[in-house]
Amino acid sequence: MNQPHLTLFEKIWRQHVIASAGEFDLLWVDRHFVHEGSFHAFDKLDSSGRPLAYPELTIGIADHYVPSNLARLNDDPEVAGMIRLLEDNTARHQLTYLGLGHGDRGIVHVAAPELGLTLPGLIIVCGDSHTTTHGAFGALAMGIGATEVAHVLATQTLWQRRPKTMRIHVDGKLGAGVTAKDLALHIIHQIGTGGATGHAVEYTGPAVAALSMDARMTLCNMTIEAGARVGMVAPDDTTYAWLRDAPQAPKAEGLAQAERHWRTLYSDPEAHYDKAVTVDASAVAPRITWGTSPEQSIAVDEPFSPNDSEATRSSLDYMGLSVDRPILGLAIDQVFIGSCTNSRLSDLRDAARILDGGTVKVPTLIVAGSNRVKAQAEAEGLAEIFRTAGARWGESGCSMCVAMNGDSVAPGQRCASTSNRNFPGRQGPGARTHLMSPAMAAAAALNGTIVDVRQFAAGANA
Ligand SMILES: CC(C)[C@H](C(=O)O)[C@@H](O)C(=O)O
Ligand code: SF4
Repeated sequence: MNQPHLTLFEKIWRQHVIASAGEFDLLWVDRHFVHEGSFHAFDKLDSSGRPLAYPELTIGIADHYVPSNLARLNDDPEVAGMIRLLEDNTARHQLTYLGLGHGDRGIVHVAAPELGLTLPGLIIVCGDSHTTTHGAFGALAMGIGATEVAHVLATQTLWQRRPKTMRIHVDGKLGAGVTAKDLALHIIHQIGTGGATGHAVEYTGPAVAALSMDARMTLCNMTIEAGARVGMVAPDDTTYAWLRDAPQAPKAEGLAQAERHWRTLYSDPEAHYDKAVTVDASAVAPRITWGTSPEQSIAVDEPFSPNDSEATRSSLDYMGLSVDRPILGLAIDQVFIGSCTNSRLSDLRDAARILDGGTVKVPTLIVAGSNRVKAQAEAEGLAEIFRTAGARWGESGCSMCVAMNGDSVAPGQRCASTSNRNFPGRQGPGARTHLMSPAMAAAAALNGTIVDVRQFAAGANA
């Protein structure tokens, strides 16, 4: 009998189906991450009197509420209380917990991959929409809601409607100074924030194959901003090389055996996707958002002429902008370099290259994605470059990306940010967010205005 032609997504999905009912499948969940926001699910589980089905498959990590200055933890009882709640819930159920002070702690989407907890072919879930990040390893990873978190805790399974499949093929090569963040913003601009809704996205093509693991994570991370709950890249030699150094990934014979399986995880050449889009990497420039949706972005060297619509007008109004005010040269009030999109070592190196020897003109907060990244950044002198430039170097966590830990942007203030969401109030009530890459944010910090990092870097090095 002929084997069907399957996509990467379909292969992994099929390997995890336990039962089916109509459009829904019951899936086995290999790994489950919980953060402070998961307390509703623990409450639900506890009130049902059930134990956790497989406590060894759930890992708790504190990230959203971790203050950037740990010494000030108790300044805000709500922040401290949320972390304590996670600590109590994970302790009561005897789960592995990466809490404050743990060297492996970090934003779940940064810490888990670097520890080797994220592996190709696994189904990974977390009550967090940016779980798409883990798809960079060829895992099928998705964000789930609180009721689903409780279901996974109780059963280690999950009912899901089978999504459609979508391929985003990126041809060509990214230019100098152009990053995965710019590519992600370019794609979201091209297909819209609803462009991938209901689909599991697979990124393919030479420009994707050329990306580092850090860059693939940035790209998959932003997939949710185009509406898809899954974004993945087939594992390849770049993935395997990365996993060889990950402390909790399989080792020795276990690794060889795992790798044999991982090498079967690719989309068959004749596999069918329900939707396909092609993107030209050479047309991507450094991008910045000007509005209150991640699709409202422009290339930094493009004239600002958004279409005249109600959505444009309300975004411009909130952002304190007008069509005749160019984005290039726009004064900013502060800078945030961090978040699960852009706080890995390579992101910090990008920022440090720009900041080295300079002085920031506006308050700048730089937050590593994990304590491992933080330690490495300190060891290789990046933190010193940041401090010397006048930036604040914070404790790892979500921080100003979502402003739950007390780090927020004041009303009306304009922030150049490497995070992923720019809706009204995201970084604090009335805050105005411009999303961009770490290098662009660093260049903005030195200039106090939005600049094209490519010209800026050329000038700085001259
Ligand atoms: C708080 C959490 C549930 C939320 C998410 O689901 O993504 C947050 O991480 C975000 O980025 O908005
Ligand atoms: S860094 Fe931001 S986007 Fe990522 S998980 Fe934390 S709050 Fe969500």
